[in-house]
Amino acid sequence: MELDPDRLLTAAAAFPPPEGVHFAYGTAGFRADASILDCAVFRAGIVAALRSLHTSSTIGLMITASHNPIQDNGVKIADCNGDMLCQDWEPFAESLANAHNPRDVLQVILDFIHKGNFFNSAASSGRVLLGRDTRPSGVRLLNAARQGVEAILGVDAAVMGVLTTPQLHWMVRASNRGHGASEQDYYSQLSHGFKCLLEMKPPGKGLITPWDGFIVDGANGVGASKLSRLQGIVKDLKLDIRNSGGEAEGLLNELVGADYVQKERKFPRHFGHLSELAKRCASLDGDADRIVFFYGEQAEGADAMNLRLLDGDKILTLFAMFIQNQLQELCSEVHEFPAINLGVVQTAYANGASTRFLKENLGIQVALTPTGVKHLHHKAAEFDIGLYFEANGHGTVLLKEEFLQVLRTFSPKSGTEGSRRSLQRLQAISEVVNQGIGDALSVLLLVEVALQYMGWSIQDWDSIYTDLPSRQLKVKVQDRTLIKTTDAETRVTHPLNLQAAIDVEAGKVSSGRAFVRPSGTEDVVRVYAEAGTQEEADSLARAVAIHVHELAKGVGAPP
Ligand SMILES: CC(=O)N[C@H]1[C@@H](OP(=O)(O)O)O[C@H](CO)[C@@H](O)[C@@H]1O
Ligand SMILES: [Mg+2]
Repeated sequence: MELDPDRLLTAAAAFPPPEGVHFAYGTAGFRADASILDCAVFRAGIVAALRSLHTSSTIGLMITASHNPIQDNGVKIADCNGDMLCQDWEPFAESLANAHNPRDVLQVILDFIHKGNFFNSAASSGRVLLGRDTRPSGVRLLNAARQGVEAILGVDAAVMGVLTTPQLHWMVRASNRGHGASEQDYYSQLSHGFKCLLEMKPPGKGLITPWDGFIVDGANGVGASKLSRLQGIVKDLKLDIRNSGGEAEGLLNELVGADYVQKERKFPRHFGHLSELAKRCASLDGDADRIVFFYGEQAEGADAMNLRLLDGDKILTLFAMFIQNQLQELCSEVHEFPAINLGVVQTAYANGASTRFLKENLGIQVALTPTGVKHLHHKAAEFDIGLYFEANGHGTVLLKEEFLQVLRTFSPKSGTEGSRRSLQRLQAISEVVNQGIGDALSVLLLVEVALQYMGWSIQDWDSIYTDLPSRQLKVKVQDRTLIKTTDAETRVTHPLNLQAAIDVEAGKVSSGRAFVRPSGTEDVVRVYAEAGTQEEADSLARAVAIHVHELAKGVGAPP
């Protein structure tokens, strides 16, 4: 590769940094009020371009702030396998975003290049795919990203336009594998896998009551229109899509979307009719990489509905059962089939009841990682089949390339038609799931398939285990980075004495569990508590929040 300093300096001069702002590479890239992001996005374009040269592959850059309000925006980079940017590059991305002027930008790049033997391995040409969600600021920021990419000699910026985040990740992965990588290819692959799975459903299986699809909350974001395109191709999917972002429907993420439903435990807007709420409902987030499911249950003696939430933990459990059933059918009959290592990955936010069910009822190994998809994804990739979900509905299923190869080439000597089918089903699952990152559209399809195979209503699915009551709180402190954690964020090491205080509080309630950690996306310390009753979970969360406030220099009045 060759760096053209003048080209870079001229391009960088058009994107001066905002005064007094420090950008941190958070859980998923840079996020801020859209008005101050141009410079950081331009520079993220440079990072993506260099990453493309370094890996000799196509890289992705997405303009979105996911579930955040419409005035915010952000930028995330998709790496060559379609997953999140390699973590070793995050400090570079952060230094570059915070460089004071064009000369510093050049210097940060030169230092990075020299340190990493970049010149020895880098290609001379590269390509970055650029996508954005529906935020009004997206057009301007995508242009800034394009200019950042093009500031690096030899790298092409391919503007893919409005996409969901997972679609962009999927395209990067497909393109680097030499597969068709257009948006149409994405719909074709998902719908093909879905159709095969439904066709291979064992006879007699299926919902007992007439199946009436899903009512889907599109969060007034990009997911709604993409889902309706998918619906046009997948004929067997009946959807009633609301909050599609039309003028009359409201603002992106305002009182709608997966984050709102999961955190507030409230029905999104335009889900008003009591009779409808008993049906199967789902909610996407603003960039459609998360999904949660829900339905309404008549509250006792009241003319109202309680929201019953089926979060990422329930989706994970459903998928684990479905896949385990396929493996069991296969292995019980085809004895020569190699042993398969199936594992699931959760974070400390996973409801304890889900973890217990997965371990004790299903006998599946459960790994725990820190919060953030980048951590879960890498852990899940260690298994032949690895499933991961955050409680907030972000997750997917990963099938190792070697395992897929076995599925493609294995020819069973024994076994029935059913076990042969299981082989094909596992292949079809790999077409439906997005192996780059969690994808609301593909999760919706796989949930439909799994429910049909189980013959379950949403209520049946909900009843596989009962969530332990939980509570989440936020505490403002002077400097949240002073909170240090260990053991996948389940224990605090600093400030001293805080962990001992949490242990004492957790011991006062039945089945008590609590932990605290600094948020990677907001300036708060998050508190999570779980216990045998809601009152106990609430009181445990509050007691822990008070300790955090006291021992970690809380701001304002104690909680
Ligand atoms: C408790 C919670 O929901 N945390 C979210 C949130 O991270 P924090 O680091 O907790 O702010 O945003 C992340 C990015 O979307 C997501 O991966 C994560 O699960
Ligand atoms: Mg999102």
